[in-house]
Amino acid sequence: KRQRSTYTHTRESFMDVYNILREELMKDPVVQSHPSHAKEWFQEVLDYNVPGGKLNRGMAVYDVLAAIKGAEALAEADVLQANALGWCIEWLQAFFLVADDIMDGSITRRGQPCWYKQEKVGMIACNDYILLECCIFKIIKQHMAGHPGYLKVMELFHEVTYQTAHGQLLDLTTAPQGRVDLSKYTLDTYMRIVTYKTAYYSFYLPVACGMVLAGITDPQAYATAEDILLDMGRYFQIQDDYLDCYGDPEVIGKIGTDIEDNKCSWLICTALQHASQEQQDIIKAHYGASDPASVAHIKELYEKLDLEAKFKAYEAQSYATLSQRIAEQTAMPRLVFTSLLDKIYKRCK
Ligand SMILES: O=C(O)c1ccc2cccc(-c3cccc4ccccc34)c2n1
Repeated sequence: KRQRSTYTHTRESFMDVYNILREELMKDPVVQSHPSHAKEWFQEVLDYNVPGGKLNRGMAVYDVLAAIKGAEALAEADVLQANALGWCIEWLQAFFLVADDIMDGSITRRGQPCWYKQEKVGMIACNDYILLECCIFKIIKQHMAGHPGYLKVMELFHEVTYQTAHGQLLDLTTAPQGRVDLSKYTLDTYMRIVTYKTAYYSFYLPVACGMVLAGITDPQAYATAEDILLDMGRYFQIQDDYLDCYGDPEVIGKIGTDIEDNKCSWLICTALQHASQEQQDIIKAHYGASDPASVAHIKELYEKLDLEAKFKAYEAQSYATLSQRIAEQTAMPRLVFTSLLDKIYKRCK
């Protein structure tokens, strides 16, 4: 009797689902009736921008659904639907990254030139990121039609897109390119930027997708999940800011440039909160300047303010609070939250 292949959730099997979704999108009548150069362009927009990240957000949906069901692995019928929603999160991220790279004037993304930096692309990328967003709702229609959670998933992706765009609005108006008004760099504003720009789509969205597929409808369950996951997302980004300055470039795979880039990071906001007037003058003179001497002055100031210890204290406090909130909540199996927390806590990259 032929051995039924059981599904194992790996990057490879997740990538198999990307190929299914891409073929479905290419089969769309509008795309099919395009002249070949336009068909090829659309396919390249997808292949260049959607896969290529770590795929953790997209792959998390399957794990959440399995954890809620208390199953080691999902039934065949659930696998494609869970991974299709997971890919919608990767499409959403691709949409934001193509757009953000234009707004930020970035050069490279995921180790290759940003899409808009391609000779043939330029501002056509503005139309391409719109197409990337539209794919999300094509995929949802294809894989969620008939599911009781179809409307909830539709609302979820619209809501998270709205929240993420507000996070980008806040980031762009707080830290505009060039010299910044450091008085805007407060921890409160920083926390709002991180919550709306990163935490909602990176942490709340994968879990909420898994909850919808598991048939959870209780609004309180979503509120509890949101509360815990936004805290986890803020912790993840603060860690990211810390690693940008104190991480090992070999391990992280890139050299941090937040200081040169004027980034509104947890480090600079915390430094400003504790800096004397004289130290604030040093920050004004050297933050956002790309010459190594300026970067050295800022890092020296970070040492004096003992930001590493402040981060470690925040990290310990954050982990303790999150662990307690996860233990106390009864909305979902703890594994839903602990599997994510264990992946990000004390990470080095
Ligand atoms: O850019 C990425 O995806 C990335 C980069 C670095 C990381 C370091 C540790 C853990 C994750 C990670 C693992 C699993 C699920 C996740 C969900 C949301 C965010 C991060 C997740 C991670 N993710």
